[in-house]
Amino acid sequence: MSAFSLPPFYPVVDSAQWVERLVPTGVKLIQLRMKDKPLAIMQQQAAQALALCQRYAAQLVLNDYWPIAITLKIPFVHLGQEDLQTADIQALKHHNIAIGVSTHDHAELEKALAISPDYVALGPIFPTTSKIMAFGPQGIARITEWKKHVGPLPLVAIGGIACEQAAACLKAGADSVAAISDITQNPSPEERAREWLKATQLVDKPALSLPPQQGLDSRPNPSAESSSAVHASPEQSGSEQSDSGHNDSGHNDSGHGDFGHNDSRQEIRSNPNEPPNSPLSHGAHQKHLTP
Ligand SMILES: Cc1ncc(COP(=O)(O)OP(=O)(O)O)c(N)n1
Ligand SMILES: Cc1nc(C(=O)O)sc1CCOP(=O)(O)O
Ligand SMILES: [Mg+2]
Repeated sequence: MSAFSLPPFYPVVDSAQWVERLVPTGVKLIQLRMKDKPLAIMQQQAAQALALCQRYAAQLVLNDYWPIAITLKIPFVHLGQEDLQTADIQALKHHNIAIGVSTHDHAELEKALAISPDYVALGPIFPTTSKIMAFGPQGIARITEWKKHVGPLPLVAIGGIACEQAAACLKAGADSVAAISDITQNPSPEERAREWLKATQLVDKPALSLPPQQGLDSRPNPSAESSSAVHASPEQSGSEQSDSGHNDSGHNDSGHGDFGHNDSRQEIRSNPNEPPNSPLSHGAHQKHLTP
């Protein structure tokens, strides 16, 4: 298991054309999520998206199509729980391809952690119109609960999140916030992406105390590993959003520790053991850089 530092804004789009529109705004992490497309089109779009991301020093994450990631040397994939059943995890790791995994309940989190992923995603935080979900909204408090379980492993929040709610998700313990419709359905997607970048860049994350790990895994408490948070100006912190969803367990943020802040630069490795072509910087002793 590695602990990368993820950029705090993570748009998810369904074409290379969207990548072309968004990466020039400064987006540093972007997912290509195309559904039900012929393999040849998928491969062509993925290659185009990869070239764009390389040009703009952004990380491309390819959803679902892990064999294409191996073929095209895309260094990051996102896998759902169903994908986990068929994906060749060893092959991905052998090719040094980082893996993000979706989770929606504790059983899924356990399955995700079993493959030592590079991030886990929790969703849907709020009701979403972009995907038919078998799970109800998790709510903000669930982010804190997940972070307590995953420790230093990066946590992505996704599902129904608008720019104005991004800071609350980060403060609750998410390391990155993913979104589709708030960007792609906006009348000015590039402008909206810039708003997201500003809203997520310098969020002052409150300290959260992470009690000794129980149950799901036994990773060290990140409060012992991560360093200080950076400070946001008032206009950069979004409004707090209360928990609105159903959860299968109820504990909430109960204290004070520190997740630290994830910067959005690439290739800032602080762990010399991390391979040179690791997709993202290591988070355990990450640096805090001004933009
Ligand atoms: C960042 C992020 N989180 C969750 C998902 C959903 O993945 P999955 O459950 O496999 O569903 P599909 O996206 O494949 O429909 C995601 N893509 N990205
Ligand atoms: C693709 C996806 N996965 C989710 C999960 O919970 O796993 S929610 C989701 C849709 C996210 O889109 P929007 O930002 O428009 O709500
Ligand atoms: Mg999937």
